Amino acid sequence: MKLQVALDRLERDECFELLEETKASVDWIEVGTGVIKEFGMAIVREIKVSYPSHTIVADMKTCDAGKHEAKQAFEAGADIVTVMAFSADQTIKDTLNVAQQYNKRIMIDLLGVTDKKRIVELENLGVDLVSLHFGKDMQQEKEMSTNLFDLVNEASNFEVAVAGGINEHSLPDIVKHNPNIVIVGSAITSADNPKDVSLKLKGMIN
Ligand SMILES: O=C([C@H](O)CO)[C@H](O)[C@H](O)COP(=O)(O)O
Repeated sequence: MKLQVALDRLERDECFELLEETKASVDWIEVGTGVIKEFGMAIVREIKVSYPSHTIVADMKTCDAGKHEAKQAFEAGADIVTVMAFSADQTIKDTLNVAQQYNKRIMIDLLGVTDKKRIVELENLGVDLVSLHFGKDMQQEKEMSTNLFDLVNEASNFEVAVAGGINEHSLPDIVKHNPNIVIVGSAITSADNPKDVSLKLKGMIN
């Protein structure tokens, strides 16, 4: 099980300070959507150059013009690009094709998906990596429920990531579902001591 740190709502220097503190305990580094909107592909490139042995996830949340956006992120050094599950099948196919050309991967973000029909369709399109996602704004009302895992319980071909306000209190229940990747943003990035928190979460995962 891998730990992915999500860099969201941070300034450029804060991203690098945070990564210096957490690099030993995180496996995958997510350049968050807002960070990409602020600093563009330049920060994806910089992070890959600084952390070449980490897997870099560009959280593009692509939903259209998939070919172009996937190329942009892969050219900048991303190893994985996120694409929204509700995108047209053509978008999913195009991004998967680009990923194959670059020998990289697509992670399909299942935010908002409630129907298993879409899961079957995604499998048939050749998707192999998905993220169960309880959104930031949804978290204002309630916490993520582990019922979210029901969506993929019949899809044995997927590698599954999970995200949505995960912290040291919610992690034990999540680990029981054996996801491949646990994505943690604010519990690490807003912590007084991000190094300690990421080490603790990694220890709990292991
Ligand atoms: O993808 C994310 C969200 O949509 C904001 O862009 C976050 O990276 C993801 O939810 C993890 O962050 P936390 O919920 O703060 O753990």
